[in-house]
Amino acid sequence: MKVTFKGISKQYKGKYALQDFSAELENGIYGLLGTNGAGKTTLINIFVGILRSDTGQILINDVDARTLGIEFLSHIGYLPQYPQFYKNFEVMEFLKYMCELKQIPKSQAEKRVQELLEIVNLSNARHKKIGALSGGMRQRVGIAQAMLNNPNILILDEPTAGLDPQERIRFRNLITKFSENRIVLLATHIVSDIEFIANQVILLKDGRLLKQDTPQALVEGLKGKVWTVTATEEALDEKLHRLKISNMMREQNDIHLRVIDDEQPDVDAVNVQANLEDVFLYYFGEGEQW
Ligand SMILES: Nc1ncnc2c1ncn2[C@@H]1O[C@H](COP(=O)(O)OP(=O)(O)OP(=O)(O)O)[C@@H](O)[C@H]1O
Repeated sequence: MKVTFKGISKQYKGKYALQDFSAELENGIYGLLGTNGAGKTTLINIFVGILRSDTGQILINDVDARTLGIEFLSHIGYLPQYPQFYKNFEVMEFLKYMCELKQIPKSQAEKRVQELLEIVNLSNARHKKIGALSGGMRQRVGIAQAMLNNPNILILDEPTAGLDPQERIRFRNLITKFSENRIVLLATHIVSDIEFIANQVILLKDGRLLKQDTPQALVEGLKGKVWTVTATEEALDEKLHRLKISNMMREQNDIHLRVIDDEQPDVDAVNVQANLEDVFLYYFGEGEQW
């Protein structure tokens, strides 16, 4: 499976929400990473056909998505940023209803729903009302409905918002499980959602593609730019104003600062191994105010 975005732009009132976005996706997990307002949802909404782009083209296996008509939808599974569920539906009832909307034949629907309930570990909750589920369980219903038609492209918009750490881990594992032989596009502003599961990261800033690369290569690109600096309480204010700081840890009278800087920020600054959080701060963290 291959998806090609070619020069996609979208403006609202003369301001670009997305500008000349081009990228190529093959099977694997793609983390679409950007701050709030970067254009992630705009890109996804254009992709799934909720929005029309002003310019550009999306190709599915080199064929213009617009010429595919209804066939296009058979390729797509989609979990929106704010999924609206019918709260009075029971889990299984809801999934069966979604099968009907997706025109999955009745003869297959029952089996498919059972299978997915098993995979997302909701078999025991199949007769629970959706309104009575925890956030994590509801997101699992969301991903199950997105997988009903066995799509080869799975699109998830901020899927872990509101989940607790354990639910996040479960959800990430589920995504990895579903990523075999598929394209998964996962939009988020939370680095840990994708740090260890994404094969590629797409950095989106102010509607523009900044970089597309593997997490390892992005981290490697920051080699020599991440430092630890130790400060006393008295020296802290000056450093907070001068430096781009990704973390602070107090240890007795010392405060250890993790600093992102192209140059050695202080004479006693020591280089440390970068991580994807540092990459995020390096590209998106300008103008931090302390
Ligand atoms: N319907 C709209 N009308 C006007 N401006 C819009 C509209 N939708 C989005 N925008 C603007 O387009 C830009 C990109 O928004 P978008 O929702 O795609 O960002 P995002 O990366 O998904 O952010 P978030 O994580 O906050 O949803 C923002 O500046 C936003 O204010």
